[in-house]
Amino acid sequence: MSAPILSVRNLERRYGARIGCTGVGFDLWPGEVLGIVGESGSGKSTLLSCLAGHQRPDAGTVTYDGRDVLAMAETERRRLARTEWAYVHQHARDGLRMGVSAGANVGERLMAVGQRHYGDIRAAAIDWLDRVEIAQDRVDDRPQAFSGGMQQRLQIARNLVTGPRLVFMDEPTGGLDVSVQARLLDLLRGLVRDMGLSVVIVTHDLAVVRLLADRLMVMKSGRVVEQGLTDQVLDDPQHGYTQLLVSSVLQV
Ligand SMILES: Nc1ncnc2c1ncn2[C@@H]1O[C@H](COP(=O)(O)OP(=O)(O)OP(=O)(O)O)[C@@H](O)[C@H]1O
Repeated sequence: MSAPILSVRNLERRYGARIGCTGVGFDLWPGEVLGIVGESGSGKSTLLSCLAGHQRPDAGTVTYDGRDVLAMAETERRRLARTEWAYVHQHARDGLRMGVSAGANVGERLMAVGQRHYGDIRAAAIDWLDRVEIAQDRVDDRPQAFSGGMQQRLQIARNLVTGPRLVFMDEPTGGLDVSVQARLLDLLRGLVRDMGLSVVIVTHDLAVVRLLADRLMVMKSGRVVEQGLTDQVLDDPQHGYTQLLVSSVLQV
């Protein structure tokens, strides 16, 4: 029996008197995708940034692979972020270096984990561009020259090239055209499956979690109101708020 890769208990983050999130708890198992949904302001981004160590929670515990993340030295957390974790931002420019080429964006992550052979790094970068459906002859172009969908695919390549175990995704398809979203989702689904990734994905889009997430957590006003298997929660929502979320999508 394997152990959870990520365990969260009673997590709370406040902004003064305002609740960012509170009382959040879940286990993420290896190879599992957990979707976090809720309306704007429900605490999804706050929770994700606390999990990834971008913000410090006021209470609770986060355990990664048996290790207490909140008790770690900053250098150790940064090492994990570089080697075993990945973070896909909603806006690709937050996760890319816009001033360097596509190849360098992917390759420098390999250098950060100790790879030194230029030829191998360039070959791996080209291979990853191919995997995210970016033509190889764009390897020396900067991300500015890419469309929004291409930038997002490049950000995904940059994040996955090192073979992380745990991936945080914040609205990875947000702000893209519907057809671009569909293609990106398809790509993500394939990569998650092929690489056996453990993923925490935040979105307000139920179609995204329907396609990607094994389990779902529904948040409202900083609290988890319902969690369970994705199909179960979406097909037979128990909480009034989840029923409202699901029915509002069906009406569109
Ligand atoms: N830096 C901040 N300072 C003060 N309050 C904040 C800050 N960030 C978030 N909040 C508050 O915390 C609550 C949760 O916000 P959060 O951004 O986590 O929600 P969200 O579900 O991610 O929303 P969205 O989908 O719009 O990003 C909200 O009431 C929000 O106003």
